[in-house]
Amino acid sequence: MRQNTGFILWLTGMSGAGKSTLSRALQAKLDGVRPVELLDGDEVRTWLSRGLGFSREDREENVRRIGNVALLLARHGVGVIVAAISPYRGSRDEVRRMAAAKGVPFLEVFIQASLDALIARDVKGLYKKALAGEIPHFTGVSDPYEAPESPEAVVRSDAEPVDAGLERVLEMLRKRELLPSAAAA
Ligand SMILES: Nc1ncnc2c1ncn2[C@@H]1O[C@H](COP(=O)(O)OS(=O)(=O)O)[C@@H](OP(=O)(O)O)[C@H]1O
Ligand SMILES: Nc1ncnc2c1ncn2[C@@H]1O[C@H](COP(=O)(O)OP(=O)(O)O)[C@@H](O)[C@H]1O
Repeated sequence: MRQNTGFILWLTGMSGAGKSTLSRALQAKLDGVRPVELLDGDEVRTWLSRGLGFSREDREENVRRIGNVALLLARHGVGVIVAAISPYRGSRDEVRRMAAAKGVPFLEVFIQASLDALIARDVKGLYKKALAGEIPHFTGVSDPYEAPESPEAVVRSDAEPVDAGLERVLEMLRKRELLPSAAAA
């Protein structure tokens, strides 16, 4: 197993799609099995990206900062899970290129759910506000989300239970020998 190989597992998707839920479940599975760290957009915005807003420029800067920290960690053998909307394909591809240049595996996971499902779910009540015009530039409502064109994995959080998506991502890591085959079953 390439247990000394770090990687970046990049979860992208709209607000409420299930990035945090899946990333925490993944972290729990990997913890104690291999070095792992989680960078969640919501949380990163309280320190590394404090002060950044949601303009295209600020989102791109946020993704660039997260990507750089993820790469630093991954180069030292950490399996880094990123959970960030990261709505622009170009920004995600930029991190992918940076990772490739350093020989770090970059695995993009699209956490997909229909806008209708997200509005019905509305975990944080943000869609209600965004639809009422109270949150400008809200992803999927009044701001773009560019879906990945060829992600390494897709999780349909509106059509499959958390455990199914979790297992698919774990299996992808096992196949790439980034997780031992017996672990995290
Ligand atoms: N305008 C707008 N659009 C989208 N999301 C918004 C917005 N304003 C605040 N929020 C909250 O910020 C969280 C997303 O932060 P990210 O750092 O992941 O966003 S980004 O990658 O820079 O686009 C996001 O968290 P998640 O719901 O966990 O995705 C929201 O809670
Ligand atoms: N298959 C699934 N994968 C992930 N989350 C799911 C799934 N099905 C339902 N959910 C629910 O959707 C919500 C997603 O919220 P969250 O993980 O905070 O999303 P995000 O981090 O993308 O904003 C949670 O309440 C979670 O329980």
